[in-house]
Amino acid sequence: MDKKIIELNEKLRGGVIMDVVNVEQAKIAEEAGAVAVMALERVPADIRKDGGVARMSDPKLIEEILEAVSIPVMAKVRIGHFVESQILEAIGVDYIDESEVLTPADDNYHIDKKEFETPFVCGARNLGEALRRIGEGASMIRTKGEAGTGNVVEAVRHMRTVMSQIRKLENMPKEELMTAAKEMGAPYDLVLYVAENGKLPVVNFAAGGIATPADAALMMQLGCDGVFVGSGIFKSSNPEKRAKAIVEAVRNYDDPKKLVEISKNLGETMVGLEISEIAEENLYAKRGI
Ligand SMILES: O=C(CO)[C@H](O)[C@H](O)COP(=O)(O)O
Repeated sequence: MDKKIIELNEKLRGGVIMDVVNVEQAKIAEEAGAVAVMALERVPADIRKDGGVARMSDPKLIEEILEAVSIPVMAKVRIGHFVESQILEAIGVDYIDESEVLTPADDNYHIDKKEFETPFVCGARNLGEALRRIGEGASMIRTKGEAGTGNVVEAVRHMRTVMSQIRKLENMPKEELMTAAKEMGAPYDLVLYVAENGKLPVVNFAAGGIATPADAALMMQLGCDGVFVGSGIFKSSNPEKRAKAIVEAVRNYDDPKKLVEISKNLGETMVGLEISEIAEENLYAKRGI
């Protein structure tokens, strides 16, 4: 991986990346201590509520956000939409998210991310999916969770799945790794890397449904390198306060006494959704596997 991308990933490690839909939210995120912002047209809870096709944001809005904040700016493209990616690269964003939260543009193929100089982040529910995305050139993985639900259960499921699959590979005799790669649908060289190093070759953030400081700390204790939060902040009653609290919770994720203070008086948490109440075709995590 390019040295500049490795340095950027190290700056992001241990931090919170916040979804924002306008300059005002981007400033709230920066002020709260976010390590980066993710520009998108609507937060996932609104995409879920409004329906319709969700696309890359208006380039003008992304340029305004780039102007307004000094932290890295990421922006989302639809799965397989390499032209939206060309546009984001031309704008000069710091990271491109090929995201299942937007409506997929291609049912079968992800973007060939190696064609781009801008680094990509992609979602994954399990290790095979993560290694396929890295094989295509992703520089960062985020476990998908179920975005826009305010329900952390899928984020937990996906992080536990990835971590336990990593542990399994670490303990596997070398002669079994090719079959493991075949079964996971993952490139053998990346399976070998995980078996030898006990981790992914890129940073792995948690995303989708994180709504409270405790949720963020939970994901950190489960082994992620940082978190993405969108709806959980901007669909709560006090985004400024909650954004700061989630940043503090990630910094102090293993200190329950500090988490007590951090979690107090934050106002109303976003109303969450039971995953079983969502129709199968509306589950974002199932897109682009
Ligand atoms: O793909 C993403 C990362 O930017 C999502 O927007 C993220 O998962 C946010 O989800 P939520 O709104 O549930 O916090």
